[in-house]
Amino acid sequence: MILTLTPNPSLDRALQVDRLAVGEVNRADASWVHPGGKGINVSRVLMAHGVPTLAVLPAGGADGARLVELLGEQGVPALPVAVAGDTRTNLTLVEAGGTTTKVNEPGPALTDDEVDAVLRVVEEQLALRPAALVSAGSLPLGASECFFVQVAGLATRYGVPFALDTSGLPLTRAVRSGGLTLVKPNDEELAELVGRELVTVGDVVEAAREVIDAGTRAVLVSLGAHGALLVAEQHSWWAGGAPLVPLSTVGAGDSTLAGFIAGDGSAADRLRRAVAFGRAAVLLPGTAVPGPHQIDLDAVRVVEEPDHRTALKEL
Ligand SMILES: Nc1ncnc2c1ncn2[C@@H]1O[C@H](COP(=O)(O)OP(=O)(O)OP(=O)(O)O)[C@@H](O)[C@H]1O
Ligand SMILES: O=P(O)(O)OC[C@@]1(O)O[C@H](CO)[C@@H](O)[C@@H]1O
Repeated sequence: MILTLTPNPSLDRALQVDRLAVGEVNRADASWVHPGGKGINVSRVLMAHGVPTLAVLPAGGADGARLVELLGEQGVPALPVAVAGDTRTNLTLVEAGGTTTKVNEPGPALTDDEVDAVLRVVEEQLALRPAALVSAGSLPLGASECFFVQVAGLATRYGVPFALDTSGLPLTRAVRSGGLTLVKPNDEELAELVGRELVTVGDVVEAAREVIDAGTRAVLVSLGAHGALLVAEQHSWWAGGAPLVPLSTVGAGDSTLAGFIAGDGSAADRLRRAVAFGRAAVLLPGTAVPGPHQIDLDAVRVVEEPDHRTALKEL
């Protein structure tokens, strides 16, 4: 079983407009509501592929109840931790052609007791030795920026591999503290982490190796339309395919991470699956997640030890 932790979940509402006119009244052609938040999306993808999972999340207010209800309707096992604040709603505006504009609420502020309650539930589940723990997304107000350092400490205590997908200071703190099995930044998040621009494959590999040297086993860097790079201590791989016209890119990174975690195989096989899952996700509306029949492994090419001089834009 794969345990996921989403500290700041959301109800994801997506509206499709032909062309977004800022400062005008826009009329939507279609709308969707999905249970959201990065760890929850990972659980949703895993479930769609028959991989047992359990999603831990704080939930509060009417939207929190609706989120839990939606997870139930989709058959995604969840352990909500009741909080007093209202779970947030995040809005996505998708234009014809795929341009996506997202507005995320900060979410409710959690009290110290509520943060402790979330960590307690995670620890109880880790004690049952799941195959892995995935924690992803932003932190709610009230949680310390060292929250993921604490989570990594718990995972280490119970010997459970820990994959992290977050950004900003919480990512920096967790990476510096170490004890991570996998980190999944996109190229911008990795650039922010190392404090310099990443232009070539070599730049990304070098940045990822800094992360590895600080105590992470491997780094999976998603590159949007340019695929993804997997960097381990000694080797690196790139995988990608022909660019797609996205219907919604929301959650593509979460599908990528779920694809990587969803099964075994060589590093190259897992990277191919990760990229195929990400590609499938961008062809779906809102935060819809791909099922097995939507995954096209043959459309993905894997290159072992890609040329460090290649510009990311040319991949
Ligand atoms: N335009 C595109 N064409 C083909 N594949 C795409 C495109 N955009 C995204 N992908 C696929 O989705 C994966 C994840 O995309 P991206 O790097 O944008 O994730 P992310 O920034 O973590 O996204 P999010 O945080 O919204 O989940 C890519 O590695 C790639 O496989
Ligand atoms: O605000 P965060 O926690 O960084 O990201 C939240 C979010 O944008 O991430 C998911 C897509 O990856 C969405 O389901 C959700 O709305």
